[in-house]
Amino acid sequence: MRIGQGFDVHALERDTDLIIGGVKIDYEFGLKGHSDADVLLHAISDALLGAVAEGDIGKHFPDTDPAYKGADSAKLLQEVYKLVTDKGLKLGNLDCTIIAEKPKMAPYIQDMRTRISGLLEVTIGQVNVKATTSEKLGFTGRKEGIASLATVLLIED
Ligand SMILES: Nc1ccn([C@@H]2O[C@H](COP(=O)(O)O)[C@@H](O)[C@H]2O)c(=O)n1
Ligand SMILES: C[C@@]1(CO)OP(=O)(O)OP(=O)(O)OC[C@H]1O
Repeated sequence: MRIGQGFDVHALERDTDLIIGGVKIDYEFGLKGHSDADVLLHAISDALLGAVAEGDIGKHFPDTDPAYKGADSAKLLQEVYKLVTDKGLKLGNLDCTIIAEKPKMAPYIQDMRTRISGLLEVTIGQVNVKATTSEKLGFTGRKEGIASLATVLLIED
């Protein structure tokens, strides 16, 4: 059994798609990044890599590599999960939190759980996604960016 945690932050900018948890969210701002900047899938990827002592996504997919310009973070997550399954492990369960003042994530949470569980080939009951504001405090509270946290438990396959 292995445990891992991940944390990621991306800045908000105008005229960019907002993609979180592999789901496109209707909002006037999106997240800035080298990839599609899916802050939740990045935190989950880092948690999985942490659980198998494989560093972080920056090590596997450097943001200096043009190959990852505009990359689909869903594909990066699947590559990361292959490292996990190649070691004879699989996801036991995943819990994560999105920290965003706006927009409201609640209408998208079920779609995110469906998408993430599909990418990791587990049941929706193994994937929990939560959202919170930071009560208008800090960079998330000022709507300068969005953060995500993830914790995974891996079990023997
Ligand atoms: N971006 C967000 C933030 C929060 N929620 C939901 O609202 C509830 C209350 O949030 P507080 O930060 O005021 O505690 C929270 O539990 C979430 O269900 C959301 O959907 N999107
Ligand atoms: C995902 C990668 C891919 O180049 O780029 P970004 O979208 O900038 O995301 P970040 O979480 O800052 O770092 C990881 C990068 O490797």
